Amino acid sequence: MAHEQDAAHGGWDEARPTARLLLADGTLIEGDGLGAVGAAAGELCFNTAMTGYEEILTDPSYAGQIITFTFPHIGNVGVNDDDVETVNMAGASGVRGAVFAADVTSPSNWRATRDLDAWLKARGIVAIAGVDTRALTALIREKGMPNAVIAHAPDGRFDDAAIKAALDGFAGLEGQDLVPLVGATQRYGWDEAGWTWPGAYGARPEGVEPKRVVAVDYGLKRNILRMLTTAGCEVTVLPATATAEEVLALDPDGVFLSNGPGDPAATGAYAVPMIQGVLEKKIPTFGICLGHQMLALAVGASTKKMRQGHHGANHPVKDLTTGKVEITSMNHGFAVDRDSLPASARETHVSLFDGSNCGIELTDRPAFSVQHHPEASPGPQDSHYLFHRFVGMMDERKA
Ligand SMILES: NC(=O)CC[C@H](N)C(=O)O
Repeated sequence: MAHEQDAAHGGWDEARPTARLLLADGTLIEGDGLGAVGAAAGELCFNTAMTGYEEILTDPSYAGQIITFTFPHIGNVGVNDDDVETVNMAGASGVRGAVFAADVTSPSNWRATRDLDAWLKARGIVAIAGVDTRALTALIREKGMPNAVIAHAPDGRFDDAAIKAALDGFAGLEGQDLVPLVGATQRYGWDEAGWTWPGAYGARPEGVEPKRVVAVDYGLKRNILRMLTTAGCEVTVLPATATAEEVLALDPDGVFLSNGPGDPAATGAYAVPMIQGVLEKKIPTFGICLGHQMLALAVGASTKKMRQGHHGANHPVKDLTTGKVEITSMNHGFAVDRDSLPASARETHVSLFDGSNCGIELTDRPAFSVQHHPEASPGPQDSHYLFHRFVGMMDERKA
């Protein structure tokens, strides 16, 4: 985003940057502001996906975070209503801010309905462009994900006290339950009508007796609902605080535990008793990301904070059962500690980047979960088979 002085300076105007990124260690990065005006604090991570910035920016699991995009050209295809991954928060987003290398140019794509700058503004997301994102990513890899403040002042006059207060007021993600910010507040039924686009998922296969699935919403992504529906499920979504009694009252064939933001250990307080109640009844259970971490906590395992986390769409994961490697979509900053897994939980998937746990299945109950995102969006479709595994588990129980 060029500002007026650019022409006079023949390019990048260093005289008055309109955005700042201030890291907790005092590192100050300046650039061109776009999106919402003001200051926002969060944990700074990097995402290496080469496509799907709109899905990433609307993934509720990013609540409390600022995303550095390593792909340099963000915004080229604009934004549209179909690629929004947020189900519950019309007009808002969980993500606090975004960091781009190149300035955002006018969109060029037949699906675009809006340009990224106006869209970021409308969603309250502060962004900075013109940043050396390679150097920033190297810094995060070396030192871990820092707390940071991102600020945008169109006139280049920043309120230093407000920036400092925002940074001081952000305690980091550890110990934070952010599910109430993004999860459903009431029960709703998922209806695929209207959520399809040419060639996409969304319609339940014909002639298939639908499986009744209760999806517990910790910050559910829309494509998970599409994938469940396409696999033959009829989905009822319940808020994260639903009790086992409330879930079981719907007589589900299966229970799905969604992705979501924040520290899993802080969310376990209410999630764990519900999951334990469902497992006791041997209801087929499938969890993704935060849902995976919740299933692990429910059987007595623990989670830990990662240094740089996994955020991208090209993460190799090995399925230990088949030996196959799947390229996956990832977005997590906490991981299940494999050494804490009880004898009743078998590790099924591992990350080939750092060997961290990426999946478990219970040996005494029909339940499994993965750390990566089989629904992708954005990302490769290698892990779609997991939705069919869930349906197969429900079929088996019925038979
Ligand atoms: N995508 C997710 O569900 C993320 C889970 C959790 N908030 C983490 O960062 O590890």
